[in-house]
Amino acid sequence: MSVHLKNLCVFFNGTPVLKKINLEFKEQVIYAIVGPSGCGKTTLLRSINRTAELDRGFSCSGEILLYGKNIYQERDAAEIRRKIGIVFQTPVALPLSIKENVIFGIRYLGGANNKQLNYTAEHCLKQAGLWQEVKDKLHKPARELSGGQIQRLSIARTLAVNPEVLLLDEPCSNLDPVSAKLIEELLLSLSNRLTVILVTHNLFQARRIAQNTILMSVGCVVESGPTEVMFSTPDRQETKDYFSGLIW
Ligand SMILES: Nc1ncnc2c1ncn2[C@@H]1O[C@H](COP(=O)(O)OP(=O)(O)OP(=O)(O)O)[C@@H](O)[C@H]1O
Repeated sequence: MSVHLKNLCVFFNGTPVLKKINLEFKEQVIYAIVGPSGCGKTTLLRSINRTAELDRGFSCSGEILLYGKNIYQERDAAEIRRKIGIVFQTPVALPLSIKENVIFGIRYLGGANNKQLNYTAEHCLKQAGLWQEVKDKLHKPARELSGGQIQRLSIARTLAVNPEVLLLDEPCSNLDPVSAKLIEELLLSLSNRLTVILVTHNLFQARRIAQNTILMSVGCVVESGPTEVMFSTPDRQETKDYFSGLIW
């Protein structure tokens, strides 16, 4: 098991946002987290990679274990954020070239020479399925790319620092169906070696690519399990209602 949440509670200014979350995430599996707006999906992802703590008023209790080690007991939060990468809903192109966008994190960490930087840029752009489209314009500004290309570039940038877990917060919500399909195919291929945790409002997307699905509501996990079971024969009435579009 790569990530294990034990009784995780998160508060902002004392107000509970996540309540006693217990979840296990395994390697080489794609997990979809679904649930109504404001139920805490983004906060859950941001707690898992220690970016939520950057917000004023954040506090938490319980444990988040990465391969058995409590990440909140690690002094080096930046190292946790490297191991547990996150890709956000809005594609982000830094005001740099395409190549510099990919290697931004490695430059920040330091220690890599030019040959290693060039290799990583090419390797990660290939992994992100973007190499063929950009290989002749690596030094052009990344902002000239389309939204779908920038989202794959964001994924390449996250992969460049060699994460063990990949978190994605609605990565396709601003993309056209063709770009979204490319991202889904990319996640399927990355799940051969990573744990992938995907927040999505698109239930079709969850069903297409996630082996396991977690339904949240008001800061709690309603139910989790194999995606097909969650959609066809869930245990709880709330899950049935959510997936049939009856409530929320
Ligand atoms: N930095 C913060 N300070 C205070 N409250 C916050 C903060 N971040 C999130 N919240 C609150 O936590 C709750 C959960 O928000 P979160 O963004 O995690 O929900 P979500 O399920 O991802 O919603 P959506 O689907 O709309 O993106 C909301 O009530 C939100 O207002």
